[in-house]
This record gives sequence, C-alpha cells and structure tokens, in this order.
Amino acid sequence: MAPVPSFPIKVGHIDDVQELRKSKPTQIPQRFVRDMSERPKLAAMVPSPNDIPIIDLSKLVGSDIDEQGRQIVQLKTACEEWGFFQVVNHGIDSSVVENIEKVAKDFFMLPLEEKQKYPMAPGTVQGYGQAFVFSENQKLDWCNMFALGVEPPCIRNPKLWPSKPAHFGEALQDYSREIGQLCKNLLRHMAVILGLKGDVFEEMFGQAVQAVRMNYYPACSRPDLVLGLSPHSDGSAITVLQQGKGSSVGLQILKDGKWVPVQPIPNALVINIGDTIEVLTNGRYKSVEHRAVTHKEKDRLSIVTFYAPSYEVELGPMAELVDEKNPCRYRRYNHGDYSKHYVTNKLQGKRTLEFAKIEPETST
Ligand SMILES: O=C(O)CCC(=O)C(=O)O
Ligand SMILES: [Fe+2]
Repeated sequence: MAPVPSFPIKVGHIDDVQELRKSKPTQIPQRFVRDMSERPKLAAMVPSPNDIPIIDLSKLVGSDIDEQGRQIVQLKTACEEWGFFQVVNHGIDSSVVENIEKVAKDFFMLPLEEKQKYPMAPGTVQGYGQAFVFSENQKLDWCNMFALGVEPPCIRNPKLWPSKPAHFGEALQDYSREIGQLCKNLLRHMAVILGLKGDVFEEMFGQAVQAVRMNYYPACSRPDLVLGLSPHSDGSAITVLQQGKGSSVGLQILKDGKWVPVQPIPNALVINIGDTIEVLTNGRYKSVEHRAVTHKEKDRLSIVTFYAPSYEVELGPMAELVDEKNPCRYRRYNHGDYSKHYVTNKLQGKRTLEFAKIEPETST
C-alpha cells in the first residue's frame, strides 16, 4: 500500500494557479509570495552553458571501447560530483516521449471540474492539486501537479487512469515501461562503476515502485517572488525528468552553493540521484537539492518518474562502501517508513534525509 498520513491536516484555501493566471493574470496571492531569503533572485542568474554532464547511452553500451570508457568516466563524475546528468540517445522511441507529453498537456488544459475528479488528498501525493502542504500558513508553489501510479498495479490498472484525455492510460503505460527499463539499465551501470555486481540494485529492490508526477507551471507575472517547486531532494533511488518541448528553462540544481539552471536539450532526459542511492552508497553518490522557477510569459511542463525499491525492503549503506575511511553515515531503515516520512513532510531541501543520518546535521 502507498503510505498515507495518520494525522489530521488543515491546509487552508489553495488557489489553482492555472485558474488564477486566467482570471487575474497579475495577481499573486500572499501565500505564493516567498520570504526574501527564498526568492529565486532571477536577475542575478547568468545564463550558464550546459555544465551538467551529458551521457550518450548508445556510446556507453556501444562497441567502441574508448568511447565507452569516456562515457563511464562521465557517468562516474556525474554521480559523484553533480547528482544530475542528462542522457541522450537513450533509445526510447520518440513517439512514446511525445505521446506522454501530449496527454499530460491535454490533461492540464481540461476544465478545472474535470481535473478535480482526481483530487489530491492532503498528505498524499496522488491525484491533481498541490502536494506537500501541511498547514494553513505554509507558502505554496506556483505549480499544478498530477501524480499517479505510486505502485506498479496503478500503472497497469485501467480503472485508475483518468478517462480524459483519450489514450492517457495507454501513453502512460508505454512510457512507464520504457522509463522503468531505462532506470534498470542506469542502475546496472552505476553498480558496475561502484565495483558492485550489475544486478545488485535490481535484486535488492524487489518489485520496484514507480510513480509519475506531471508538473505544470503556468506563466507568472512575478517570477521573482514565487517558486514553481520548493527546494528538495527526491526520495527515490533515481528520478527521470522530461522537460516539455518549448517549455521555459525552469529546473535549477544547487551546486557549490549556487543555483545552476538545467538547460533543456532536445530529446534528452534528465536523471538525478535520489536519497535512496545516497544512503545505499554511503554518500558516495549524492541526492542533490533542486527546485523549479517560473517564467513571466512562458508556461512549463515536466514529467517526472520516481523509481524506488519496494516498500518492504530494508535499506542501509552497502557493506562494500563502508570502511575506515568511509564510516557508516546512515542507519538501516524500512523503505516504506522513509516513503511515509517523505510524503508527510513539506519539501525543505535535504532535511528529509535526516531521518536516516546517523549524526543528524544541526541545520539552521
Ligand atoms: O519540474 C521540474 O523541473 C522539477 C520537478 C521535480 O523536481 C520533482 O517533481 O521532483
Ligand atoms: Fe525533484
């Protein structure tokens, strides 16, 4: 079963940002206006080149040994120093990628009453609405979410698919199958680079849990005051993020104390390391904090797949990655308990992972 909170939650009134944008295009209700320290400081952002590592998957699995070596080094650097990378030539048919984007966009363009047939209950991350809201005075993200399929049966069960737009379920099923395979392949490469058996993660994870979240960020008249999505790391093992074609640049990752934008590359998928792999690798690979910002004129769509172990699995740093120089930094815990902890706390940088830290950092 997907985790559900066991406490009552009062979230107050939550404006639907798409409706706000339509009816009062220049109004930003106070609940969306961030405190000074949280505002995105967009004017100070220099458009940066594509610093985030790019992995060519066809070369990683190809027969050119030199090329393969280069991609392995690149992947190692990506996992150890960035926690983020983009994959190109991933082999997923462009029609699969285009179809999911089309149905996602069509879903968000439906009338509000239709979308509200799938309401997101407070404290859960399933359905349409705003997730991670736990109080009446919490600041809100400038984003509408539609989250689905927290367990594989949901993805395979047509009864749980929205009836509109047409073919949503089929597109989701095709997409999830391909993305699941990509995750397995990437985890296999990561394991080998770590000096582990290729199938170590697959064996450990059992029946992997795959959840899809579609994020729609309407344009916002004051992108300097709001955040599209609050800073957080993902609770997954790895995450696959597709940035919608023609969308504004919105994803930013925290690198050496600075927010670095992830420039979309046509047909690429963005991959990031989640908290689970950080724990399993005893911190060798890190889940990196990221956020989304909005744009004055352009909307933005992202389709995000979280790939994680089965809820029953007990996790902790792998023995091979713990030694005198790298003492154990995380305790063992049940992944279902961590998932519950994750979805029942607001997004706040990397604080959620303190759940697993042996010596919790005292953050300010
Ligand atoms: O929309 C984005 O680029 C960020 C989405 C994200 O980080 C998430 O859904 O966890
Ligand atoms: Fe994320």
